[in-house]
Formats: sequence, C-alpha cells, structure tokens
Amino acid sequence: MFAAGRFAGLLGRSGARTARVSLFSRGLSGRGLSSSLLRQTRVAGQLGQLNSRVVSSKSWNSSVRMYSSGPQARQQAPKLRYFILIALIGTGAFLYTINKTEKKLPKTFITNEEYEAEKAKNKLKHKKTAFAGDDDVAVVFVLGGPGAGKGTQCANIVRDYGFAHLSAGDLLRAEQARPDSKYGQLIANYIKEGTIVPMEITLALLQQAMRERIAKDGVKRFLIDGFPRKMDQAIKFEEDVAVSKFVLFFECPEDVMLKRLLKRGESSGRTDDNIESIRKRFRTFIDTSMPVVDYFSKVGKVVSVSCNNAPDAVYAEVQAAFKERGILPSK
Ligand SMILES: Nc1ncnc2c1ncn2[C@@H]1O[C@H](COP(=O)(O)OP(=O)(O)OP(=O)(O)O)[C@@H](O)[C@H]1O
Ligand SMILES: O=c1ccn([C@@H]2O[C@H](COP(=O)(O)O)[C@@H](O)[C@H]2O)c(=O)[nH]1
Repeated sequence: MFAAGRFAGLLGRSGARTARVSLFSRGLSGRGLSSSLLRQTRVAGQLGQLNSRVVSSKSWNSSVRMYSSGPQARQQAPKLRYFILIALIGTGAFLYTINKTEKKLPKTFITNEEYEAEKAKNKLKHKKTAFAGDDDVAVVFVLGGPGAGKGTQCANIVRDYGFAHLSAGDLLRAEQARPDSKYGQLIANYIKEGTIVPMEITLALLQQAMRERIAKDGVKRFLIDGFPRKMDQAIKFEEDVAVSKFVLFFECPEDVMLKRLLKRGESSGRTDDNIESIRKRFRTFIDTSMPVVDYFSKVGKVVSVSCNNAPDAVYAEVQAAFKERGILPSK
C-alpha cells in the first residue's frame, strides 16, 4: 500500500506537470497568434513557406517552441501511457508477492478473537479449573527475559508476603534429574536448546507442586515463575488450573541480562548458562514468550517493573506494585 501510495503520488506529480504543460500550450494557442507572430505568419504564408513547426526568428523562440510542442506532446502521450501501464503492473506484482509472503510466515501471535474462541472451546471440555472451588487460591505469573532477576525477586516476595514460589524451570530441572523420569533426556535437550518443553509436562509438574504445597502447609498464594512462556500454555493453565490474578513482568535490556547470566554461569552449573544457549533463549523469549506478555498486557493484567537497577531498588518497585493490587505483606 505504501508503495502504491508513493506511486500514486508520483503519478499525481507527473500528471500535474503534464496538465500544466498542456494548459500552457492551450493558453498560447488560445491567445492565438500575437500580432507580430500573425504578421510573421502572413509573411511566411506569402512566401509560400508556412510551416508552423519551424520558425527561424530567435526573439520568438520560446513562444514558438511551445506552440509547436502540441504535436510532439501528442507523440509522447502513448509513451507515458505505456509507462503508467508498466508501473501499475509492476506495483500489482509487488503487492501480490508481499501478500503471498505474509501468508507463508509462521504464526507466533494469536489475536484476542482467536483466544476467546479457543477459550470457549475449552470451556466445554473443562467445566472447572482444578482449584475452582477454592477462592483462596491466588496465582501471580512472574515473567521476564532470561536472567532478568525473577528468581531473585521471588525470594523477597516469599519472605515478606508468604507466597509459595514455583519456578517452572526449577521443576523441569528436578524432573530431568529424577532417576525414573521418562522425560529426563527430552527435558535436557529442550533446556540446552533454549526451547519450550511440551506443555503437558510442565503443566502436570506445576499442578502437582501446587497440590503438594497446599497439602503440606496450606499456602495458597503462588508465584508461578517463568511460566507461561507460550500462548497455548497460558490458555491451558487458566482453563485447567487457575486464572491468574495478574502478571509481574520484569523488564530488562538484553545486554544486562547477558552479563548477569554469564556471571551466574561461572558457578550455577546450568547447561544453558553459556553464550550459545543464552542467545537461543533470548530468541525464544522474543518470538514465543513476548506474545504472552503482550496478550496479558492487552487485557490489563501486566504490572511492569524495571530490572535495570540494584536488587533493593527493583524490590521497592515490586512492593509498590503489590500494594497497588491490594496485596499486603504477611508480617
Ligand atoms: N537487580 C540485579 N542487579 C544485579 N544482578 C542481579 C539483579 N537481579 C538478579 N541479579 C543476578 O543476576 C543473575 C540472574 O538472576 P535470577 O536468577 O534471579 O534471574 P532469572 O530471571 O530468574 O533467570 P532465569 O530466567 O534464567 O531463571 C543472578 O546471578 C542474580 O544474582
Ligand atoms: O514453562 C517453561 C519453563 C522453562 N522451560 C525450559 O527451562 C529453561 C530454563 O527456564 P528458567 O526459567 O530460565 O529456569 C527454559 O529455557 C526452557 O527451555 C520450559 O520449557 N517451559
């Protein structure tokens, strides 16, 4: 469209220029021949050499050239028409190619309408979430890029607000390390590649961990850290497990996260705290996880906190956000 618009603009300009030229030509012919020109024409006629296109006098040169440009302009008109035709065909082909290419692109984002349709479909299948009967169960999703500081801030919240902290990444690593796990190798591969483990595994681990915490010490407020990382996980969790209260989103520039992860990699022992895996994790975050943040943002559920400060300053922002949402410290 932009190209077509620009093209139309060009056409408009050249069209205006053509109009100006032809108007000027008509004006000249409308004015008729000036008396001196008439005189000259008569003289030329008398000499039997009338040739409206060839005038020798220098002083009339410009007028005469304009006057005689009529036939030339008519000769050029077909050329202009060809040019316009070719340009229109070219623009059409260009727009067609773009349209086709767009249709071929992989889809990483779902619209609200698609989300609502999916939700409606799921509602028929799953009439109740796992904790639907328990109004005390509260879930806050904690999202942010790799190394943004989610785990660090979750530890503060657990200490002061009595939440249980469930990190999806920690649960997957524990499952990977469990000797009898049938998913150990699969999880290890996904983590090293920085891609998202099939959601059924993560959902089952989260749901089981929530049940265990409720049974163990009655804690019903959960920080679900590093989840959902994909739109389908978000939909499934909210349909099957619990609807989130809001999303705590830690914003952080990539270069800051990179530095933190490389530093952490010196002692973490994590298979994905190396430059190769980190780059892949950043890519997955942008392509697959940011659409989740965008979605929750559209429905007014995202509380953003800037992570590019000292941990205490970040935590002060978290506390303010919690207060705003009516969540107070437990002691
Ligand atoms: N505000 C901060 N300033 C400086 N360093 C920080 C800050 N917050 C966290 N860190 C450090 O950065 C590293 C990553 O932090 P953390 O593990 O909390 O991030 P994360 O978002 O949970 O990461 P991941 O998604 O990879 O699990 C840690 O070594 C942590 O000590
Ligand atoms: O919902 C999830 C959460 C995590 N993963 C995989 O685990 C790693 C590490 O996650 P951290 O939150 O950084 O601990 C992540 O890169 C994914 O590969 C997942 O698949 N699904």
